[in-house]
Amino acid sequence: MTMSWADDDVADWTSRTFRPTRANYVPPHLRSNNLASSDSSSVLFSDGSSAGYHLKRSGSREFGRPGRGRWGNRRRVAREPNPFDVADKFAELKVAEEETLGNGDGINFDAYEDIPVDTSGSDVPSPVKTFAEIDLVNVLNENIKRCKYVKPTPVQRHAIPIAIAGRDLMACAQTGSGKTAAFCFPIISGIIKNQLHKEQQMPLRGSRTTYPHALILSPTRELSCQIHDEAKKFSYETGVKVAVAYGGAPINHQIREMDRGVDILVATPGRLVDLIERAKVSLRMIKYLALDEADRMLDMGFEPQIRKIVEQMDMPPPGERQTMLFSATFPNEIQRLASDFLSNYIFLAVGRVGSSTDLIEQRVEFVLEMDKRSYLMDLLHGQRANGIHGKQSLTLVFVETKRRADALENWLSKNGFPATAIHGDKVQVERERALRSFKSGNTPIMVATDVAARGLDIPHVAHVINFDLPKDIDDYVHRIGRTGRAGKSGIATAFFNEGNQPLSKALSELMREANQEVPEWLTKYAGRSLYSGASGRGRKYGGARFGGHDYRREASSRGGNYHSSTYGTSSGVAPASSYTASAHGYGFEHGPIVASGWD
Ligand SMILES: Nc1ncnc2c1ncn2[C@@H]1O[C@H](COP(=O)(O)OP(=O)(O)OP(=O)(O)O)[C@@H](O)[C@H]1O
Repeated sequence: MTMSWADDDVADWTSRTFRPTRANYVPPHLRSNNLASSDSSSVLFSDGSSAGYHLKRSGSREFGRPGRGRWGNRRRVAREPNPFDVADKFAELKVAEEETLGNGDGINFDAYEDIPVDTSGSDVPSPVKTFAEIDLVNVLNENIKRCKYVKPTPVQRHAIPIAIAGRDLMACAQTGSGKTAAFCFPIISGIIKNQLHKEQQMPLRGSRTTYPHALILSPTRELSCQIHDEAKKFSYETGVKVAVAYGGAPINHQIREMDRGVDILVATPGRLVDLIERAKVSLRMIKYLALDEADRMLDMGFEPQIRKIVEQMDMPPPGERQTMLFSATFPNEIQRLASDFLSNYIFLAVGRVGSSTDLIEQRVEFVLEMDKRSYLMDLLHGQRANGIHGKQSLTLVFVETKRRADALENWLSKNGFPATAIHGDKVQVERERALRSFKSGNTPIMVATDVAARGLDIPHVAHVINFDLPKDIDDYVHRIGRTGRAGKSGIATAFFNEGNQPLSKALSELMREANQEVPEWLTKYAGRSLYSGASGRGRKYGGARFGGHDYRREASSRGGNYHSSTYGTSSGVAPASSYTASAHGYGFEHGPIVASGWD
């Protein structure tokens, strides 16, 4: 395809306007706070060579606050009886009292206040403003305080009351907005309230099969470990036993863990099936099922396995168990498919479905394939020249293939930038080593495939670089979501060239929706795009993606009885909303879904 206008225009425009000079590059997370006082600043390059970074609501943003409370760096040990006993982890924590929130200390909740919230379904429980309003058990409330979670995030305000009321839920909320706690708290609270952790294991123990009450599935090993760590923290001194099972690690160790009894099992699908087939785990007593990154779990790569686990392995059916699906993205065709697993569920969208948070400043640079390495070098030199390189400032670089990940890692290391790489061809020990080395700042650059795109909550990731853009816009949303988390700002830079043309429309729409400045040349590409948006999964954009809502609405326009509520702000009080059409029986076809480039 010839694109005469683009070849000249784009290259020229790019080199003139976007190429940063080396010395002056200042990622936003490390700019001094006084920059935040101007309302609309072009601050990426202090010489102004890259204009267009408007710090919206900049006064309310938080820049590079070190030492926020997380256990992300925690070294995993086989048995850690007291996760709160780790003095150096407490040292990392800063006490965030309620009155200081929004003032630069603690999580910056102001950043989330104007996010529209959309709920639909029958008898939607009202949202809350504080954790105290929710009927959580005391011991869990204590742990929430230990975690310095002073206020619930918007998704937690809405999702936790829904889940505590026993309702099935499909929840969509932006990356880094606290979805993990939104499904963990109701599960832990429910197990304790119903005394499930005290009763069930005893009579069944002799069988050497464990009968967890809750199953949390996630697509990657690292994410399962992370959820396990979180759930253990939240369950501290509750008596609720949490275990993790994932592939690539010795199964015998995991079997021994199962033998000790498990209330909440966090797992990747493959290893779980293995454990079930060995009769080490039975799903017969499952009361709670949560799918994190649910759209990924139900796309073509995983769906058969998930269906097998949920429908053919003794798990109680929808209605008897409570099912919660969470993700930052939820394409319509996956919503349809997911409804097979749900009963009379509530749909919750905090922000538009599949949108990215405007805490992330998105830049797109036109970079020819052959220039990518030198352009990356420019960026990294710029960061280093400004003293921005190391433990407090991690850079995550996404590439399309495992081979490219290894090659780029080697090249960066040889050129004086300590880097590591993570991808699906590495053995698990190497993957964990890479992640540890990155988190600790020993190698402040990590080159990754999409295996690291979802869910990972790594403190201090300040810059995500899409060295190769993904084919699917939702993958882009998840990738850039590794920065700009929990109210902190971050930056995402994408290298775009003709090969990414199919993504141009969806990308420019996404950026515009997140109040980002869209380069003129990208708008031109988008205008010429044959696609309404790129999707490796055969998805059509326009209607589905930016409709940003419960797919059942479309069905209702064909005759269902459907009501929904939209809140202008997340702090609004919920009127009851109702949905009375069946989630099942619409006869939807699942359509062609092509697996994306997952490891
Ligand atoms: N109420 C809260 N107060 C303070 N911090 C919170 C609160 N809830 C969650 N966090 C922190 O916010 C960070 C992001 O949370 P989490 O990893 O659950 O996001 P997520 O929505 O699941 O993101 P992703 O879509 O990328 O998976 C975590 O470090 C978590 O500890």
